[in-house]
Order: sequence, then C-alpha cells, then structure tokens
Amino acid sequence: MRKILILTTGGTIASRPAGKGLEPEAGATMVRAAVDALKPACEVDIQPIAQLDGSDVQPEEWQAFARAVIEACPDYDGIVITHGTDTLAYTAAMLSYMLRACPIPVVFTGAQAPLSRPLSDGSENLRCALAMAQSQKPGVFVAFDRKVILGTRAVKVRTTGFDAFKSVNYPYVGEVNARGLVLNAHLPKRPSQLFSPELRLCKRVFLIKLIPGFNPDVVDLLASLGYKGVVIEAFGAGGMHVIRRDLTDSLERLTRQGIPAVVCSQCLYEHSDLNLYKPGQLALEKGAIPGYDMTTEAAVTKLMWALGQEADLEAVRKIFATNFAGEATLPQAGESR
Ligand SMILES: NC(=O)C[C@H](N)C(=O)O
Repeated sequence: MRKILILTTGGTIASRPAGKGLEPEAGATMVRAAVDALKPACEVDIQPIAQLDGSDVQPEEWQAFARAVIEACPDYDGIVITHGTDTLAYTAAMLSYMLRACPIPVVFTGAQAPLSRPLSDGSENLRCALAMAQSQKPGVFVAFDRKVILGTRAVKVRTTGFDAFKSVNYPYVGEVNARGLVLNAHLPKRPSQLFSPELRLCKRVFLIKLIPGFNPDVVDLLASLGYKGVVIEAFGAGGMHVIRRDLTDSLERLTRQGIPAVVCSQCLYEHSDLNLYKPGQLALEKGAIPGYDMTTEAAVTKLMWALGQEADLEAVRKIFATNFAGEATLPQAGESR
C-alpha cells in the first residue's frame, strides 16, 4: 500500500468561522476527518506545518514548506500540501524550482469552502490530490476541481467559484472522469539529474503592471530602493510606452546596474513576443529579458529563485532561457520571439 503524507498549512479548506471571519484551525482535525471519510486506498499521515491564510504565505514559508517536503521525501510515495488558494499558485511555482527533480509527486490543493461546510469542495479536492500523489509521477502539481495542473502553470482565476484554477498555456496534467484520474500522455519526463534542492531566493523582486501613462521614474526608484530584479507585465505581446514616457530607457539604466527586467504579458493566455512590434524590439535592445508564455506567478518566483543563486544579470538571462519545470515554452530554433 502506498504511503502518502499530507502537510497542512491552513487556508480555507481547514478554516472555521472565528471572531473576524474564517480562520485556519490549529492542528489538522478537519483534514484528518475528511481523509478518513474518503477511505483512501493508501496509508495517509498528516502533519500540520503552518496555520495561515494564503495571503500570509511569504518567501519564509516557501522555504519552510520545501524543507518539510525534503525531510519527508525518503519515507513517502507522494506528498499533498493543503494551502490557502490565494497564493497557492505562487507557492506551487516556487517549490517547482526549489524542488526540481524531486523524485515523488508533490501535490498542492485547497478549497473555496471550508471542510466543515456540508457542500465544501474540500473533500473532492483532497480525493483528486491523493490520487495524483499516488501516481508515481514526479513533480510539483496543483489538484483542484477534478483537474491536475503543472505547478508552474496554475493561476487562480476565481475568488469563490470551485473552478478556481486554470492551467495557463499548458494542457492539464490530468483530469478526473468516469475512468478515474486520467493523466496526460505528454507529461514532462522524469528528470534525469539528481534531486538537489536549491532553497535560496532573493526577496527584493518587484512586479509592475503597466497602465497607459505609466511613469518610468518608478523603475529608477526601485533600483534606488535596493530591488534586485523587476518583472514587468507589459501590454499585449510585450508592448510598453516608447514616446513621452519611454520605459525602455529606464530598462536600459536597470540593465547597466546589473538589475534584470523580465517582460511578460498582462494577457493571461498565449505568449509575449518582444520581436513582434517596435516597442518590444527596443526593450530587447536595451536589455529586457523575455518572459515568453510564463504566468506572472511563475515569472516572479523564477526571478526570486534565480537571483537567490547569486546569479548576475547574464546568469539570470540564461536561467530564463532555460525551461526548469515546464514554466515556459521557449522559441524553437529559427523562431524569433
Ligand atoms: N479559498 C481560500 O483558501 C482563500 C483563503 N483566503 C486563503 O487563501 O487562505
């Protein structure tokens, strides 16, 4: 019989109404009761490691959660992490980088309604996560609403709906249907390198979402505040102002100071292509690093992780030109982007 560990960290799934709205319970009473009621065909241990609303999960927690996985890895066939949905996609992306080549499935799940409510989605999500955790497919995943998403491709798209996560620019890893959890035949391959976790990260990364009229001085201000990296959610395929408020000049100044600026799109779907229009080409000439079709969550966490490896700007550029955990669709040979 397979052995699965559930690490609980809080979130709505394990919350109860308290004085100021829903709050995660101490311990794991509700998760234990829900798992027992599912009668899973595996042995399940449960270990509470945090008691946080997702909105309080920060880089310190990412490292603590990753450490808990590393410690448990040799004793289990799979690990489920219950987590608040608000930041679940960020944590899943960050752990995908930190735990690259992890030999077992690490599956995040949560709920939109607490397990204590009769119509909660929590039990169904736990059931799907436990099935994925037993799949022997190594990697970091998100199981939600009967679908499994690669850890670097999940985005929370609903505040309360049960179909809260989408797999962005990547097929679902698996879906539950009448046959059970059916996995996509084209899953990323079992990594060939040894599992050597890398938990260092840099917290001084800033995300800018452009709006028409964006003042590029803000970018220079970030450098003076000590930020080490910037992700820009640009317009469409990677557009930004080049008249009146030329952002590409600020990008050039960042680059000269060795501060990487990664350009993604504020469009959720499809990829950015900085070569397609003049503003993007100017940004590239001035040092911008293309974010391709990465989600914002995957780009921000990748930049934090890359900078944590004591990487200089050129090393970060190389890291962004490498697909570490299925986070980016890189251009094929001969394709510009
Ligand atoms: N559905 C949820 O889990 C939302 C909650 N605020 C959290 O992220 O912890």
